[in-house]
Amino acid sequence: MKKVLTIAGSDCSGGAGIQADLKTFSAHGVFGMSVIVSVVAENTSRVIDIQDITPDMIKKQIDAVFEDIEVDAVKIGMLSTPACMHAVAEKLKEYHPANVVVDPVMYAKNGCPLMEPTAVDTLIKTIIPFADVLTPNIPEAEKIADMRITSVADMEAAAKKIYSMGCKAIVIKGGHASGNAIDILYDGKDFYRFETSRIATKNTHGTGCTFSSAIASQLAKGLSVKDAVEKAKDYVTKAIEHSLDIGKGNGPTHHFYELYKYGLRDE
Ligand SMILES: Nc1ncnc2c1ncn2[C@@H]1O[C@H](COP(=O)(O)OP(=O)(O)O)[C@@H](O)[C@H]1O
Ligand SMILES: Cc1ncc(COP(=O)(O)OP(=O)(O)O)c(N)n1
Repeated sequence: MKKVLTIAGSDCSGGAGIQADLKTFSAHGVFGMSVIVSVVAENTSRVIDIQDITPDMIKKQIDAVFEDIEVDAVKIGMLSTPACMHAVAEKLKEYHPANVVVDPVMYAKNGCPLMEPTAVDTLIKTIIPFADVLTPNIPEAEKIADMRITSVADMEAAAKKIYSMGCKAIVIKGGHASGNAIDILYDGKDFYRFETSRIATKNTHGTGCTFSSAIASQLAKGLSVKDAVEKAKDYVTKAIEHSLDIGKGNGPTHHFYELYKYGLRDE
């Protein structure tokens, strides 16, 4: 069985962060492991507080996984401070894992910040160069590329700019635009476009975590970046189509909708 590690924050309400990542890994039939970087008291409506794990403890968790288990892919999510980023970067340098997918989480869907605004420079210098695939949404790409994005042409220009910062491929996600949900992949050579109709739902908590973890799972299984992104786009689209009306705000994506068919789950 392929083994995939998430290094990210914990969402106690279960829709995003580590919890969404592990659900996505299970749905893909890979063995999920987790290094918790921050504990976030959040739900479908708001972020109440964030407690970062110490850099020393982040590094010890990463050591515990890598000294014992062969890791086929790593997904990196919320890294709230430069100290967290330096801790993770030090260990990526030491273990140089294959198939690193970085979701540069900056805000929750409800607008609450999950990364210190001044940490963007550190993210660019210490984490982005390790990314085999970087998956910013539009507001995150705007911050990293330091430009406004209002069209697909802008997404492509931003992708080129961010690619030059050292990642091997970049997907800019179109969840925050209007019209069809268009994601752009750039691998330094070619652009690819992945497009679906926009699903009319408020229940999109955890879409970015789901998408990046699906890419990591597919890379672990040996797919090319283009094929992994294509399959991840299909997966997240179905997970949004079947999203759950849980909580008072943006409900979560659904990872086990297939199981209804076999009577393994009730709803
Ligand atoms: N309403 C929607 N309908 C269809 N696809 C969506 C919708 N919202 C987001 N997506 C897709 O979900 C994935 C995650 O995108 P996005 O929501 O922008 O990420 P994030 O959660 O990081 O803000 C992308 O593939 C995007 O196109
Ligand atoms: C702990 C934690 N990590 C990441 C997020 C953001 O998740 P994402 O899938 O990018 O988007 P939303 O869930 O905010 O829609 C989070 N909220 N919490």
